[in-house]
Amino acid sequence: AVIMSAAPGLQALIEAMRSVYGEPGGQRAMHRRGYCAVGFFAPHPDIARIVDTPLLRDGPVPATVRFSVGGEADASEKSRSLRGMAVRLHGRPQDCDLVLISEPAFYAATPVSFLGYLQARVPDPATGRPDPRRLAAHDQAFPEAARHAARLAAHPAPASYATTPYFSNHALLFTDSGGKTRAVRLLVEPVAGVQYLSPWQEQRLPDAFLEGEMDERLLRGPIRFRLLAQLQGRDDPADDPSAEWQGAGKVPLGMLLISALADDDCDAMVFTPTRLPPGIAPGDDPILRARAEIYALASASRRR
Ligand code: HEM
Repeated sequence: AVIMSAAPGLQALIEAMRSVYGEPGGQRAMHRRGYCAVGFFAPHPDIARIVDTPLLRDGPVPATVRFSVGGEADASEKSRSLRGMAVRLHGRPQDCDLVLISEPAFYAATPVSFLGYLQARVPDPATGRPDPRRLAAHDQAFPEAARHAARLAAHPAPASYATTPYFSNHALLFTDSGGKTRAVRLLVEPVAGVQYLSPWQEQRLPDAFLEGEMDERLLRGPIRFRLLAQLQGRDDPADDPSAEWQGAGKVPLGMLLISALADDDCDAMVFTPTRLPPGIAPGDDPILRARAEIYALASASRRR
């Protein structure tokens, strides 16, 4: 039903993704390179004071976490591109997904901006590479894309999936135990600290090292992340994931622990950023709202 009702705009997005990142086959249209790990989320004892939902309140919840590399499927893991963290909290009766990236803001404010971003990256048949003039024209028309490129260029790639922060970019509406609703953004902070590749590592590491690095790291014990809610500051928009927030403080939500790599490849799992429990609602954000339908449409061919 979702596929039948998809607006032509969504089809154009899916086609643009294929033109830029190739036919997905049985894999993801974006963030293709990745793998799953397992662990659990342990809520902060006071979590209901910021968000009151049984799923997060009632003790540890098992979690599946997919780590991924954004951008081209064959890009080096040393490249200064996005890393993804997709979390499924296996609650009863329902699940909840958090779909996050390693930068505090997104490269598009609206689906139209996202489509333009992709279309500017379709390889020119003459050169096999994107046309630099089209890239520049897109950055001119949609300055959030240029701001994103500058953020990525400002630091080397994460040295590990365990040493980068992750961000929801979107605002979510949290309702607390007193019935008050606030806009927050999710932050995931690595307990190991933030660490990007050293110049030596940028030169010497193989192009694919992240999974092996995590495997080795897990031999020393679980990997831990702090989950926090960033409160909305006065000038922070709740409907624009391309804007960085100043914020008005952070509230701890709990701890996400990764204990092992998953046995299977989780290719059949579809993480959806609007799969949220009662007490958490998507804000009025055109990208977040579009993502639900886009992910359903884009994953239709790989679901088993
Ligand atoms: C209009 C905007 C966007 C479009 C069209 C889009 C599209 C997609 C698609 C088609 C997939 C593959 C889905 C699947 O097969 O399961 C994907 C994966 C992903 N996206 Fe987006 N995306 C958008 C915005 C965002 C934003 C704002 C974030 C984070 C802040 C994000 C983070 C991710 C991550 C982490 C994955 C990998 C999920 C996984 O491991 O299964 N995306 N995206």
